Amino acid sequence: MIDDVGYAKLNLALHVRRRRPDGYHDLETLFAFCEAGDGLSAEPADTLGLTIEGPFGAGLSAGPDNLVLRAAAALRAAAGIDAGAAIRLDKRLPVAAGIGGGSADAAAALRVLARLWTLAPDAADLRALAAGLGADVPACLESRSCRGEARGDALVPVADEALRGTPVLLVNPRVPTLTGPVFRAWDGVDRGPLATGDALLAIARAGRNDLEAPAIRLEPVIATAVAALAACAGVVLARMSGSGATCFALFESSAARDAAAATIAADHPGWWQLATRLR
Ligand SMILES: C[C@](O)(CO)[C@H](O)COP(=O)(O)OP(=O)(O)OC[C@H]1O[C@@H](n2ccc(N)nc2=O)[C@H](O)[C@@H]1O
Ligand SMILES: Nc1ncnc2c1ncn2[C@@H]1O[C@H](COP(=O)(O)OP(=O)(O)OP(=O)(O)O)[C@@H](O)[C@H]1O
Repeated sequence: MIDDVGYAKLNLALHVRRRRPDGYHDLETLFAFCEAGDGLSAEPADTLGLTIEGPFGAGLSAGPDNLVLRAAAALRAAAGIDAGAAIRLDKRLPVAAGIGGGSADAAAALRVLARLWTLAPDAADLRALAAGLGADVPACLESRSCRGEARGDALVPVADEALRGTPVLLVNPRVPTLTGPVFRAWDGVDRGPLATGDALLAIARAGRNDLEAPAIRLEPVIATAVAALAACAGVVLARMSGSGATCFALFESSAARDAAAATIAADHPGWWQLATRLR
């Protein structure tokens, strides 16, 4: 059996620059990834099949529309093979939550199945396959901090040592937000580029998530979640990720993160939360 993790993705900053003729938007984003995520494993089998379990597995289709099976089909087609696999997805991340979810699962499926089927795809070919599955999938394939430009799929490597191991808390007020409608609610105002350079935390802190305001217009509770995180002691950065509704905070220490987690759990017992670190 081969297993891997669909690591939770964060957008430490996300600047939306312009709407494109193809319906997408040009972005400048700083991606980071958490140590935790969805579990994904595969064993040899005659046909391709997907079993879903885990706290967020209920209600998620295990049919050909699932991004795991779309990734498997794309990899098989590109390799010109008809191999099978019994794939198991342990869905631990909320769905439609701005933290990769399906994109992280698709990327993990590409990594796992390339190993199971002993394919040695060219890295560029795998990245192109990933981009065809979704704008976030190439970044999730790397699952390392990087800058994303164009649709978010043109990746620029960054020196991420300073971020690695940073304690992080994710909270989701349990409202699903769909990415397309949040982009469509963006006001069209270009608020300027994301800074460049190696001081990633300073760049993130000086940046913004331009999807936060439109997501809050659609789901006002997101403002409560960002404010609850920002009010905690030891917070370095508190913001919404992606198109929401998950919000995250980076902390000075794991003790500060754990204290924040306890406070938020007491104040908002219905919210999902995850205490982890950046990888
Ligand atoms: C918001 C982010 O999560 C930030 O990392 C991503 O940009 C979204 O990535 P994703 O979920 O992989 O997005 P896709 O599945 O490719 O696109 C879903 C929908 O989001 C909108 N979309 C996505 C990415 C982008 N750069 N511009 C867009 O306008 C489009 O309406 C698209 O139809
Ligand atoms: N394996 C999967 N996990 C989660 N969602 C999936 C999966 N496969 C297909 N989907 C569909 O993809 C949609 C988006 O879910 P996902 O969790 O990827 O969103 P997201 O967290 O907003 O992602 P992103 O941060 O990349 O925008 C959902 O409506 C869901 O039905």
